[in-house]
Amino acid sequence: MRVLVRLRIHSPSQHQMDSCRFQNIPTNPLAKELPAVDIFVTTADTVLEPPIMTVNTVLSAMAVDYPGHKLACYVSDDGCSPIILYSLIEAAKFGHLWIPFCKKYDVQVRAPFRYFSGDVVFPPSSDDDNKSSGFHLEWRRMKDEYEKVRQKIEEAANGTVQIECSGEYAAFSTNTNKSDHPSIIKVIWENKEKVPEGMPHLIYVSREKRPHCPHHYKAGAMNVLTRVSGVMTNAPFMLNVDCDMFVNNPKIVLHAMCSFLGLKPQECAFIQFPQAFYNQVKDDPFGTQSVTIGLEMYGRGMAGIQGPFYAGTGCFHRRKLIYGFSLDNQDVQGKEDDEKILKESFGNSMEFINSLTQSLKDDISPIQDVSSAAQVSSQVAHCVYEHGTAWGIKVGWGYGTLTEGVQTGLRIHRKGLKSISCIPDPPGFLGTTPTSGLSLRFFLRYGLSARAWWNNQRMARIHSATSILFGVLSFLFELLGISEVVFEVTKKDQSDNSSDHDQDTNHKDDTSNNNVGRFTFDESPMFIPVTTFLFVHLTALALSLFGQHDEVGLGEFLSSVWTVLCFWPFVRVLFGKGKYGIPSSIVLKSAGFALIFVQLYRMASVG
Ligand SMILES: O=c1ccn([C@@H]2O[C@H](COP(=O)(O)OP(=O)(O)O[C@H]3O[C@H](CO)[C@@H](O)[C@H](O)[C@H]3O)[C@@H](O)[C@H]2O)c(=O)[nH]1
Ligand SMILES: [Mn+2]
Repeated sequence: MRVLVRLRIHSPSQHQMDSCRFQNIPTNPLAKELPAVDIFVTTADTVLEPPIMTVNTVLSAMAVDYPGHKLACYVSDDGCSPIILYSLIEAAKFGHLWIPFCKKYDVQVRAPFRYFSGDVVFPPSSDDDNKSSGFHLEWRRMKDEYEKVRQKIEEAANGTVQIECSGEYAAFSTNTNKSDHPSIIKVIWENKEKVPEGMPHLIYVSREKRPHCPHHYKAGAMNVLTRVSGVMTNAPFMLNVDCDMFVNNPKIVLHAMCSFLGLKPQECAFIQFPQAFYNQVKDDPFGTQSVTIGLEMYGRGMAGIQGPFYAGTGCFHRRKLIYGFSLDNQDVQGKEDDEKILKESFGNSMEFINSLTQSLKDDISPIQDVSSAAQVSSQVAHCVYEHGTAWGIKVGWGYGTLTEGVQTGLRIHRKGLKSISCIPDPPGFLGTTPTSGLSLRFFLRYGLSARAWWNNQRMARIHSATSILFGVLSFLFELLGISEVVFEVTKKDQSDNSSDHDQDTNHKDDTSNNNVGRFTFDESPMFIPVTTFLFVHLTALALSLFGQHDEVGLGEFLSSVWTVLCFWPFVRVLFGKGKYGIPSSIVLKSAGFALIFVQLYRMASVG
């Protein structure tokens, strides 16, 4: 396995993005030839994924340099929360100011929280004075407006302001809870007049969920988005991002379309932008940088073979390939109009089948107006819609795995098609995620500190004793039929590294800087193994240093020192308080386990 992984890096290649004929939107007359793109954003939990983060992702995606009437942004809310709908309605109001502002001043980072964080430099001040003073006024106004929206959304999210479940929100009232509710689809904004300068369509989607109906986590959500967008806008291309990944480069859609239109289709089945992170802490204490490096290294290696894997986010797809077809329709030749056959695979909605035949014929004319499709779209978002069809098997995002992205990408590669890794400067998307595992040499080569490498080594050990251990256990439990593997949504921390959200009220959390890069804990059993190992090794060290055990070998001693060093972040907070300390229940349980282990060992060695 390791050999196979290493082999990948020996075929480096990189896709060159040529300057494309679609420059200077919107003055370029060719702009009308640009294809439509449906953008999917997934969110699932308003606590783990703060709505303001989702809103920033949505705003950054809607504000890209692309004709507004050719974009539609679909937000899937698996948490079925009126707070998300409310946040998006507020976001749309702000978007009407924000998007023109971004385009007028060629703002580089169009996620407002980042733009106003203070880390991001202003656009050139070399503009003539009039313009730049106008700019400063507008900038101030925009910041104030964003601040208001942020506050409203945060108040709704933390419950200080309750959302009345009536009117627009009536659908949420009838005993809805996130795992038992009808489908709720709301067109928040429709660019009815189809104006290029206008704001893209914005649609809220919460698919139906019922306790007896498996929902297949993110893959299920993506398949619903695929169908809903099929009957609403049916764009030939789609982009999907997780809610914590904002668009960092406003030319991203243009870049992708230049590649799709400029290359042979079989050379460019999908376009993956590597994952990069914005909230890097000095020396990378959580080892996230390795994901970026890893993706870059392996990504380039894979590019030399058949192209990168589909990572699940930050990726543009061809709708047709997601439907499981090949580029030349060979697999459906002669059956394109056979309703019965299509319904067997794709389900019973006639409207959806019509949109699908349209995609098959590469006919990209928009079907109808978005709002009038709302009724039909709620039908394709029903939880029983997929029963007996090929969704999740041969069609759409694959089920039965927690890495639905990789699987879906491989299904496309299996057709012999290539994918492309697109690495623009600045990076296309920025998000938040932790992972691990590369050599010191690579770290130094990529300009990272030895400290960062050490943090990464350490994180790899901590991962092995926490998430990987639990992953293996839950997989075994599933194999034995004891329990089912579930997709647990990861908690996102939206640290914008900014000194404030409002510079005027000098109100800073003076401890916040000290806490950057610190581990947070809760009562999850996930922390027990590490803490137990730690106690065992601390006991071993104590016994060998002060104790009666003189037969301790040097190797054993060093191994214990190494383990303790790796778990040092845990040692420091063993008796800490609050979220930065290990809860005493975890400490007690672990101490108990360690004691049992040491006792058993002693009995065994005496015996
Ligand atoms: O039932 C669910 C569970 C998750 N999500 C969304 O899925 C995305 C990814 O979830 P997250 O908890 O952030 O998982 P990660 O492990 O961070 O995700 C990585 O790994 C996943 C599995 O391969 C990929 O799908 C992701 O794109 C990739 O970023 C988020 O937008 C969630 O809101 C849903 O929509 N419904
Ligand atoms: Mn994530």
